[in-house]
Amino acid sequence: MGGLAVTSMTDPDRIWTEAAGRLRAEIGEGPFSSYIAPSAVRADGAGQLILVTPTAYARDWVRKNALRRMNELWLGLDGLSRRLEVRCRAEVGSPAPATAVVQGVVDTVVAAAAIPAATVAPVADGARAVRAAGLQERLTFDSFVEGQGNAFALAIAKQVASWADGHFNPVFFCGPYGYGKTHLLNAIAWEAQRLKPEAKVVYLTAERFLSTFVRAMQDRSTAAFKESLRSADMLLLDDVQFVGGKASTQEELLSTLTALIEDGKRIVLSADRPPTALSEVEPRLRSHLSAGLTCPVEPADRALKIAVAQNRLAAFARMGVVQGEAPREVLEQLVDRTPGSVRELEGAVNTLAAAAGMRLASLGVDEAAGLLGAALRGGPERRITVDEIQKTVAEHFNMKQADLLSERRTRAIARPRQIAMYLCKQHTTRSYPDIGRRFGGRDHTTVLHGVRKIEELLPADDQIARDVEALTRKLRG
Ligand SMILES: Nc1ncnc2c1ncn2[C@@H]1O[C@H](COP(=O)(O)OP(=O)(O)OP(=O)(O)O)[C@@H](O)[C@H]1O
Repeated sequence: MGGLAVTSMTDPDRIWTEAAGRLRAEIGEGPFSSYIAPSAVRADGAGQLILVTPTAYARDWVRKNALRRMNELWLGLDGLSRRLEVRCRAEVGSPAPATAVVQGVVDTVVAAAAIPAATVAPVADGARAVRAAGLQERLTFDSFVEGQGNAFALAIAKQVASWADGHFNPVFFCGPYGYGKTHLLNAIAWEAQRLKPEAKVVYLTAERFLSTFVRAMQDRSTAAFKESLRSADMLLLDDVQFVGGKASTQEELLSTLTALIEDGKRIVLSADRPPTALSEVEPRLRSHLSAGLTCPVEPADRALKIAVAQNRLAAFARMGVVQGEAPREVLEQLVDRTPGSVRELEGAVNTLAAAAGMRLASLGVDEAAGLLGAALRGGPERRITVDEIQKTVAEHFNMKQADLLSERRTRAIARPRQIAMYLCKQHTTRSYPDIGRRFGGRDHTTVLHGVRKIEELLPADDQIARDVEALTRKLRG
């Protein structure tokens, strides 16, 4: 650690950076970069600190191998002696916030539909965390970096947040995982609420919409649930792709959206693809979703990634975690050797901050590479491709690459194919449709199914877990 003198801290972000840095030295780079670096600490509505892992598999790994030690480290640093629990993103709502009603302390949505304590709020101290009830404080327009791929989306987001009249409704942000859709929706909610404190701004993920609706049906409190949503002046629904499935919930969402639009209320949505490509969504709902403006959030280019890394390090400097600015070549190396989304990049920046600490400004490229170790992939030429994944998987399972692309559906071929699809989603930025095309022209729903199947099997099936670990090691070189 870069000489951080920490005796008693209370800011979870800082404690996390420090504790994770120490854990990294103990468990080694491989497990650290796979399971700890992509995780984040949040506080739920009751103030309980939760380590949110990207997948159920990572959660189980952390529980089994690192949680006890992490809590020991945490307790040694935390002035408030809190403990960490661990959950995966799917349990708390993806990627961090589950439901937020910006206005008021506990709004009717929370009260009526009994959204559980798992509702995730940003890390903040007690009262503020409850007030924010799910939005992340860090995700504002101020912290959003503008670049070529997101300038249009950002301009539209600001327009929506300003409550300007005469604009498209609904506004639908779409783009691949990890490039800022949730950030934009959070920023809109914060700004819209700031400009109109009396308005009711409701943010929730589609997953949370589903589970809350189902719970409300069981508790016979659907009327209160509907009312709480329909009284919103602005409704922001994140990750709409997860709304597919149950007809009754789609019907409910459709009628909520129709009622709000008819009343001139604002609707903002996000998904990993445009509404027209949401094939699991019922056609009538899909056409409502596409009726306004569809606004792409494109993958970040190099310049944007460098700016995001700079921005995040500046935030760490303000928190006192690092001192000074990282040299340009260090930043460039970090970005060039961290393929993947901005989310992955942030993981690498966190590692750098934790490892470099007060020495950030004087780091050389080689020293930075040494500190980051396995968190950096080998270099731009080491970027993992779909083709490479297919070849590695085929070799591992002693089959031909062509088998993975073929129509054959026997278990001996289908399972490795699903593993390969899962690895493509983990290690490349390809979208589901794109991966489908590269697997013999399959539909994106087949890829989605394959990826979910492996995510589901990983915690339960040791053999698959071993295969995935071995393949990940091979791919990372
Ligand atoms: N342009 C940007 N400026 C600053 N931070 C960004 C930017 N784009 C993405 N990020 C950061 O990257 C991380 C991932 O972004 P976000 O969660 O918004 O992605 P997403 O597109 O909603 O992904 P998902 O589809 O998984 O929900 C967040 O921590 C976010 O703050």
